[in-house]
Amino acid sequence: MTFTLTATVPSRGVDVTLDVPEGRTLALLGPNGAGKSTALGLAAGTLRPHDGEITLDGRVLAGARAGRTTTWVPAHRRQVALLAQDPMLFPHLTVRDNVAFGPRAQGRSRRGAGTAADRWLDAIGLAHLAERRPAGLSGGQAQRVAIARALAAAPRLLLLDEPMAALDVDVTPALRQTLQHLLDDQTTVVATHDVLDALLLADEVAVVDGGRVVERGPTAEILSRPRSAFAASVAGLNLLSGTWTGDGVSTASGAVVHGYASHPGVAVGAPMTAVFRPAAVSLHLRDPHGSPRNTFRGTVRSVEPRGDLLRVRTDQLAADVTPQAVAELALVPGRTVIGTVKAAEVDVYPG
Ligand SMILES: Nc1ncnc2c1ncn2[C@@H]1O[C@H](COP(=O)(O)OP(=O)(O)OP(=O)(O)O)[C@@H](O)[C@H]1O
Repeated sequence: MTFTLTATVPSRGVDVTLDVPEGRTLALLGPNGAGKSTALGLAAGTLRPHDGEITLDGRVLAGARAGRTTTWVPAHRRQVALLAQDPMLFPHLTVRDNVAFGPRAQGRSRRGAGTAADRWLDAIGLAHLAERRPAGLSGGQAQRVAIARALAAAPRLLLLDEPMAALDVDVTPALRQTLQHLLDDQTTVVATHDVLDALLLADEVAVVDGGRVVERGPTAEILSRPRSAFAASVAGLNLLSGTWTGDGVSTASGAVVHGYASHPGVAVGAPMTAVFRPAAVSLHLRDPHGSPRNTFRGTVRSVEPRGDLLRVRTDQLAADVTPQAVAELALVPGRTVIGTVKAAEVDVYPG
């Protein structure tokens, strides 16, 4: 086991146990205030446990008993990188020098660090912005550079705190898929309240609620058979499997779903899955002609309350819509309805 954490922070009502095997990604999935950032702070060394022990590759990073610290490795000696929502790039350095910062700090020559930075900028698709300063980047670009900067320092453990939270919905699928590639062999913990992050980035999920891990297991298992209230409330994504046509996923029902797929070299005919959330679906009685959206004609099967919204299930998908929309469209079981979803809201991934 590469990373283990057992810690309490009574002042925050947090008492968590986590472990991540080498090269794997664990998602901490939970609502606001659940304790996810606290767990990351404990791992990064910005917060001390009251009780417990934190280890990385068998080395104790922090230990405490009844409020007394027994072992403490400071943050900069942990080989742990924490990436927060705010990319916090150095404003006076170019993009390349930001990324080269970690290797330089570790003693690499200027040239060696620059070469490493160029490799990472290539991996995140921003080699052409190497000479820019952070003020000239979009939010999504800045977040990519922050990821490259974190990885260039070759951390033993990468911690991501809500990596998509501050970004526009239009850029999150692209960033998520970049992360998917980059995290392949990287031991990572990603804190998120977004089930798509868990589904697409993580091998395993720990559902955190009220400062405790309430559920833990392989991502697919947790999301298909959720036992905790939070996992159940966020599960239920639309997953449409089919084959890759070159610009969309062709499903068994004959629909072609367009979405964001950055996987290079996917062969036409390869199995692919399109994922989108019920809240991204709008329902109509007539085809909204001329709109660049995916459309799905179906029959309403059920209508159930879902918080302030209603979840309408058709034979093809689930949509979360307002009670007013359900009333206006007179959505009752048996009615034919057209669901639409923007391609920008659809993630497409292999499998
Ligand atoms: N700096 C702080 N000082 C004291 N209490 C804090 C501090 N930060 C968070 N808390 C409290 O600790 C608990 C856990 O918060 P934490 O930020 O870890 O949750 P989270 O799951 O990361 O939530 P979010 O998604 O909103 O960031 C909450 O009750 C919160 O109010």
